[in-house]
Amino acid sequence: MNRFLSRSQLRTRATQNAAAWFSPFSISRSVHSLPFATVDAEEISGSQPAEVLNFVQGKWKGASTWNTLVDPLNGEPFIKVAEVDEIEIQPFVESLSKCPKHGLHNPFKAPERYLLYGDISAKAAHMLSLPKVSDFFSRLIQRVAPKSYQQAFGEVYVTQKFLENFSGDQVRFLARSFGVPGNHIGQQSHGFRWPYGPVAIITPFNFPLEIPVLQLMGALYMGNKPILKVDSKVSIVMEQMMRLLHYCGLPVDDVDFINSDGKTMNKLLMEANPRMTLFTGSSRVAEKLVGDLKGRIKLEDAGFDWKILGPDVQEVDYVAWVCDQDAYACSGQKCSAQSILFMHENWSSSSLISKLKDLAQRRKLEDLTIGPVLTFTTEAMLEHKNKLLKIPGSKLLFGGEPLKNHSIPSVYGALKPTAIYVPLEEILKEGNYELVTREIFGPFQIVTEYKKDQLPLVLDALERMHAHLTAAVVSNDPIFLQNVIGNTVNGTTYAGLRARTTGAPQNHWFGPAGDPRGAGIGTPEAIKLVWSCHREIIYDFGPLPKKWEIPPST
Ligand SMILES: N[C@@H](CCC=O)C(=O)O
Repeated sequence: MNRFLSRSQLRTRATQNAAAWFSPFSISRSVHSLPFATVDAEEISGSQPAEVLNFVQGKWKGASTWNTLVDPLNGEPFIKVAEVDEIEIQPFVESLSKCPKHGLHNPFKAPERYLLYGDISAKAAHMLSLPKVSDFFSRLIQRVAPKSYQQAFGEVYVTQKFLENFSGDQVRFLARSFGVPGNHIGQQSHGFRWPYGPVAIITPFNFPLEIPVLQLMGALYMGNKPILKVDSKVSIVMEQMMRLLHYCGLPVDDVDFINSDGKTMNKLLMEANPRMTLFTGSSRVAEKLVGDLKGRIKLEDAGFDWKILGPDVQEVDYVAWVCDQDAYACSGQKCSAQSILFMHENWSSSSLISKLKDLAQRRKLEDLTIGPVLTFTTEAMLEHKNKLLKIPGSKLLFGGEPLKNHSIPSVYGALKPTAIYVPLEEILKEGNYELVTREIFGPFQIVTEYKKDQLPLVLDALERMHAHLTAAVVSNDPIFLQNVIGNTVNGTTYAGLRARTTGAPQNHWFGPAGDPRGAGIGTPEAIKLVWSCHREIIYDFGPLPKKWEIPPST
């Protein structure tokens, strides 16, 4: 996530770009008063709780139930989310059902909306480039999904760049068609990108802004009408972003926004019958939805993401730093986080692990370079550690203890950055494989070593994994890279000395491979694949050949 630029460099660049590109758009009012926002990120507290609403049929709405969220840093109730229950879903069902299968726009219907979305994107990108606005979203993200300022700002920056990418004519270019000459005069086939119409987007807690905005805008660009549900723990961020998008011209009937529990959302999906649902989240929920929605779904689910260090040892400081970022930034709560490190034996004799340990130990709660884990308790992570340490030859490399001196509520986890060594031969054993490759969505990684003739065993371990999201092959040896890349499938794979598993910006396709249901996020290809289908129109005007006669039956 733009870890390679400092926050001030990023800000300076963003501001320069904005100034150069968008000077005619009025900025002064928004800089000083954030005309779209209804909360102040810094002031949300037990005594001044924020409220999160739903948006349906063009209006903000409450609900009969308020779900109170506790501040992940001190346990104080600080946000109230209006959660729609099962008897309140009707307006959402109606709203979605109003959208026909051919969508709100398509190449033959309301094409001016492609330009409209180019304009909305340009304005929203500009807003996010304003330091006051980007700071507002970065701080708001930090309040609900505690991560360092730079990591939170990275989300805002990726979102801004994505919106810039789809400014001007770029939305209509997404719907570019092609033609192929036919068999006779007057015949030509044309391929078009067609929307699905009513669609649903369900997104998780870990990227409260980046994932929902990129998917939501992609859905809209291609002509769909989405209902968006973000994990209630963090939905305040997207609630405020919806307000920003309305301020930038998003038509109020184009998107509905709902807060609810999973059961209610499931009922809504069954009744409203969206033509496509994009789900980003756990494999368990993903598999259930695949059945319920009869396969009309695309998934960006879990990843037990791996990194292999090849035989060529170089730039140990740099590689250790990337390993620390990949495994522990955002407290390991990225779907791209490094879950296992396969080290060639040449690296074992280097200072890599001791450097990695030093870097991991620099992380501190004060600046949120380590922080609360929102889906695993401390006990659950310690229990997992203890099970792993029962495997013969395994050992704790560092961490493995609860964080100290904090007020993180016990419903959440608080663990020091942890690495556990497990011998490769043990990982591969039937009884251990599942345990070792269980994804812990926290600051937790497995480290192992392979000897120079053991690469096939590593490849076997990778082949047996069930999710294939990100991967890194750290080597500048082309034969080694070829071998590993040619024998694996991960959708977003970084290759070369600087390879990483996390930090995909908007210009890298991000998504799993090896699964026909796999979704992507960020790039034009991802948008087209996820949010549109192919429609072929075959023009066949004639004229008929002179003296045509009815042929015999066939
Ligand atoms: N850009 C983020 C992932 C966003 C998920 O869809 C990363 O690379 O970790």
